[in-house]
Amino acid sequence: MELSYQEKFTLIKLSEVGKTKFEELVKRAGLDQVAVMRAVLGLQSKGLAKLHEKSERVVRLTETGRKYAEIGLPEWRALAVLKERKKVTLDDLGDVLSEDELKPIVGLLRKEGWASVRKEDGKLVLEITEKGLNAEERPVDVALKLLTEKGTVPLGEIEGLIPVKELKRRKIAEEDSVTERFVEITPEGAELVKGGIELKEEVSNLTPELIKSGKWREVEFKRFNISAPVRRIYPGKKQPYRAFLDKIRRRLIEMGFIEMTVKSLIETQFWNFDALFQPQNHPARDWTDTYQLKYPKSGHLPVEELVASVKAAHEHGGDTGSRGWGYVWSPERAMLLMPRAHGTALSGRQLARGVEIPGKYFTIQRVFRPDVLDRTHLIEFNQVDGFVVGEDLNFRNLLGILKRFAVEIAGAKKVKFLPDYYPFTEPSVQMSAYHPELGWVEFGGAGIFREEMTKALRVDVPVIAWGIGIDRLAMFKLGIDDIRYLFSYDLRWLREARLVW
Ligand SMILES: N[C@@H](Cc1ccccc1)C(=O)O
Repeated sequence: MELSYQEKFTLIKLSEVGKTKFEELVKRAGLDQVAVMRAVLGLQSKGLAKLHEKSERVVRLTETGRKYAEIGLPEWRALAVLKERKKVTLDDLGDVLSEDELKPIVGLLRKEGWASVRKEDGKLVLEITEKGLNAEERPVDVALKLLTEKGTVPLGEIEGLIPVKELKRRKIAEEDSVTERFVEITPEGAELVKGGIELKEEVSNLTPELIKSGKWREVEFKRFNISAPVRRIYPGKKQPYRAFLDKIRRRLIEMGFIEMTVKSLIETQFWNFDALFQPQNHPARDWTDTYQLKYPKSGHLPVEELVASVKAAHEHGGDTGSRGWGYVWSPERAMLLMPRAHGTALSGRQLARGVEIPGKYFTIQRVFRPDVLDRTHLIEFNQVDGFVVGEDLNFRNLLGILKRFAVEIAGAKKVKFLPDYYPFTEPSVQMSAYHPELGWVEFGGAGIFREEMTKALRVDVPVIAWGIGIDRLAMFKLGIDDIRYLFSYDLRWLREARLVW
């Protein structure tokens, strides 16, 4: 039979007395109460000891009782005055008795036969009797003394002196019940101790000293009870949405994508729109509403050569064979600053800077667009944008990659593509994924960048590109149906949100 060190120790201590109050055993063992209780329960489950509980009716001294014990019962205080003056009025007793005590005092003294009562000039007068002069200790005095000494006394013991209801009526004491615990060794337990128990200190930490000295060979290691219930602990961890984004970044890097980064959240219209062949006169630059910066209003344009080729593409198609948009392109307009409205701005920057061919690029960007907040819309959200560039890429490759993203990264079960329009892609698609509660949720756009865009940025091979509203996919993965929850302070959610992957 496996016994812990404390169980063995407690059993040995218990065997010295056989049966004892639990508190006594605690004292004997010199351990703390919780440890002894755990040991006793352990011993009990192994049939080596028994824990009994006995409830007992007791009488307990009240606050009033304690006061009487100190200053004397009212009848004794009154008698002291009577002894001194022989004859007193009720007013005379006011010095030694409270108002509450004064009311019943006449009855009390009379009942004891300690005083006689008369009316003189319409006033009550008390006169001490023979019995009063020789007054002796009564049962109530004995009971009070006993209670004062012990605090609580078994009901039976008090009843042997005086009916408890008497004490209760005088508010000296009250009834209560207490539970006493006894521990008793069983014959099996006694047997085991007789046979000899080897008491080895248990070690719960393996230290370098134990290893070096070789002492680990001698000591006993404490066993862990891995099924014991424990308190829940909440270790620090990444905010769930942050963790999700970090995982996506890792996935993409593992897939061979190069990350495009930029420090600022602010962009010139040139990179947000113009470099992507989005015409300046386009109403509201239609596919999305955007914010504008009030101060500073304008930023800088890139090198002249690049500006010139973008301008040419807009005005007459440059050398692409396209006729362009056919208007006069304004550099001032292109310099205006705005909070970045889509991650695609970074794709444009990267193409202009130069890319590996074949190559794969991505970025995770915070973007800003006016919208009405609801469970699927935020005005500030995150996009994963990316593109793949290579000689023989086609539209099918694009759809394949997108589907893989939605299914693998976001855990969407079903994905569908619909034709769409973006000024910078041709053809263009829109992607939706199926959410069990929200139904079909649009999560991004994609397409093949138009030559008017890529050629102006001096890339002469096909570029397939996409922009994904990653927050919406995060909803799928984290199992939430309100996008605002991604940024919630709700501690319960933060603690218990699903771990992704
Ligand atoms: N930038 C587009 C998505 C997109 C990216 C790349 C190509 C096509 C579309 C948007 O934010 O909605």
